[in-house]
Amino acid sequence: MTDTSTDSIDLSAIRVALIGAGNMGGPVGRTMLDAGVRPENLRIANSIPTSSERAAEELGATAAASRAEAIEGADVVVLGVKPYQILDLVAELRDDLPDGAVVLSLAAGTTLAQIQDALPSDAAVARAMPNTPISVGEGAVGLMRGDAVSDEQHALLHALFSSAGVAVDITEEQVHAFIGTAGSMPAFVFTIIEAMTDEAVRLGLKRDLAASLVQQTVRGAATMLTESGTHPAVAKNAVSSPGGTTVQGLAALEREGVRAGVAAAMAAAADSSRAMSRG
Ligand SMILES: NC(=O)C1=CN([C@@H]2O[C@H](COP(=O)(O)OP(=O)(O)OC[C@H]3O[C@@H](n4cnc5c(N)ncnc54)[C@H](O)[C@@H]3O)[C@@H](O)[C@H]2O)C=CC1
Ligand SMILES: O=C(O)[C@@H]1CCC=N1
Repeated sequence: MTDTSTDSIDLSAIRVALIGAGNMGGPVGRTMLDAGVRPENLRIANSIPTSSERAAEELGATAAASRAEAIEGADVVVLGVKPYQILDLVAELRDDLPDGAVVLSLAAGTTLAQIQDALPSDAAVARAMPNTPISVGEGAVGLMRGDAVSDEQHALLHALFSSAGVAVDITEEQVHAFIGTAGSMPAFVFTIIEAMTDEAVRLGLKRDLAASLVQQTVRGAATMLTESGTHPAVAKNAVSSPGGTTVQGLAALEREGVRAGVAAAMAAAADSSRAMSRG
């Protein structure tokens, strides 16, 4: 996985079409606006005009009257629809794609080759695997580059995700692990945070205090590891006094199989991505 410098790229004249601005396409649009795309240059087409208008209003972007209008003159065409819809959408857009546009799919489980096969052979196709925390600039994006993507287009894609958090190049083989580790991971973390908050309430704390303590502690623990580079096991030992409260809690955690449960969730997401890619 590699990082790319995007310091010198001016996004103010770049035109982006966002086809499908839902739970993931919406945050992708927002991160591109944050990176410097002008609101009038980010055109949104959802399945129906009222949905396009609502999404455009929420993001502070521009609603297009149709998918064809959205992609007219676009430098980048982002496809934010569900995996089962994407190849039909590509077939629909094929004849109207502007020369020199990059098609950027967000879909899990649809390969570059499948999208490329539905387009002219010289079409530039890329994939991005984002996660929802890009909506607060703390997400992760894995970028996969098709053969026809030029160095300039590749740098442009990195620039568009420069406000997302972390954006790295990955291979299509790595995307399965990336989904387990980043794409699907927010849902696992949200579930664990929900469980911790519910238990804090059962232990007697008011829900708003419970929620803020859990979120502060999860955020603080992650920031500590990031800033210090400390191994998690070393950080864990520093919380654990001999015969104290933490070791009792850790023993219960291991007895309940939390480590195995987390690993199983990540493996299931990765396996599902691999199975989807096989068709
Ligand atoms: N939700 C997530 O955390 C992540 C999702 N993805 C990928 O992002 C893609 C979208 O997923 P979500 O945003 O969760 O789904 P969603 O259902 O929230 O959004 C899909 C959007 O596409 C629109 N749409 C459907 N058909 C359309 C068409 N023919 N033309 C224009 N717009 C159309 C819908 O109106 C909706 O706004 C999927 O392919 C998924 O694999 C990737 C990484 C993370
Ligand atoms: O559940 C899904 O299919 C998408 C892909 C990665 C995260 N959510």
